[in-house]
Amino acid sequence: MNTADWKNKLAQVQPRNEEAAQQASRHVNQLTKPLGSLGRLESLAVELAAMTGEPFPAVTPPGVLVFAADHGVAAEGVSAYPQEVTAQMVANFAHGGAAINVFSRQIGALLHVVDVGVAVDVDAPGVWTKKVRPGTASFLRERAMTREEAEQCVQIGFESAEAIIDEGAKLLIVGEMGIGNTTASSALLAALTGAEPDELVGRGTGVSDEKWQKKKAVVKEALSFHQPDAGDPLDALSKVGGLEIGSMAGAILCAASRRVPVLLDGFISTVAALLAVRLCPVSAEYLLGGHRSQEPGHAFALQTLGKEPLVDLGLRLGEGSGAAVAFPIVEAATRMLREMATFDEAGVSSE
Ligand SMILES: O=C(O)c1ccc[n+]([C@@H]2O[C@H](COP(=O)([O-])O)[C@@H](O)[C@H]2O)c1
Ligand SMILES: Cc1cc2nc[nH]c2cc1C
Repeated sequence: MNTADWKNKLAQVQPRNEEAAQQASRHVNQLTKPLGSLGRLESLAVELAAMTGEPFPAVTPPGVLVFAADHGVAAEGVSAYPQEVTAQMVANFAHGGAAINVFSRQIGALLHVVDVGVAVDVDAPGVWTKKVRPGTASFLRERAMTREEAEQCVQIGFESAEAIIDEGAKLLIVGEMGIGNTTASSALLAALTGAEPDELVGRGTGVSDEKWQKKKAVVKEALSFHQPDAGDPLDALSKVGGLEIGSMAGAILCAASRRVPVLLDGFISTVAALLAVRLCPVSAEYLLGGHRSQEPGHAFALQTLGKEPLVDLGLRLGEGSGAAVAFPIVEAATRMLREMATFDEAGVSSE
């Protein structure tokens, strides 16, 4: 594997297509409804046209990639659940029993699970095993991973997205599974933005008050120990990030290079999107807010990206579940464009 291939492909990421957007916008205004009456669905339809370059974009079938990895920082007591849950959930994904399996079936999504760093080998059918290392090191006292490993994660994410897009995915959802990853995501978000950890660190899977205080202290201590370079995203990823976070960023970069819209999930996927945008700013043009998670740093990450989520259902699961639940709204926008009659076609008076 050439771990720098993804870098060479970043030049392929093009800005949105304004001509397709204008065509879609003109068409929306001819449909049988009062002007502007389908609100956000109208702007979504125009955004999708601009992203795909198609005045009548399609988003079905969507593709879901769930990247799984373990986190050394889990040993500091920062999660409500033990590390072995990561591997156990990978087996659950493989057998179709997790929330993301259910919602993927509901929306007709292609779904693949990618092990980029689960601590143990999981004997689960269909899982793509692309382990960079068996979990990160605890970043409290050492780098989570080497810079080379950080590049490998991005490359694996890029290649996984290429595979699912080649299979037919017209929109990408990136999800994750990794006990401890809200600690890593908080640290990475603080490193990339300079935000105060106390404003970002939440309860993740539902930690007690005591563990929550510990989690904030771990993030602050790690940042002062590593001094990650905010202008060097791979430095920040390798020092305080996670293997699945780097892979999600790589998958997002690939989707952007292929003009495939990305529907963001929760806190971790949105931090990965910010990492992607720091590596390639124009990739931001391919991102859509999915849902707003309960994790406090998520609202801040979305704001930093300038993205408004479609729904807020109080979810905090991850796996891509919130994006999958929001997907039918995105599909509705495309069906409005493609299937509604115009005033002329239906013989309805427009004034
Ligand atoms: O997506 C979110 O916003 C989200 C918020 C809280 C927790 N999670 C999930 O819970 C795990 C991380 O929580 P924790 O407490 O172990 O850091 C990881 O597997 C995530 O998928 C996900
Ligand atoms: C059971 C469980 C399922 C998850 N899915 C994503 N993160 C998770 C964390 C836990 C603990």
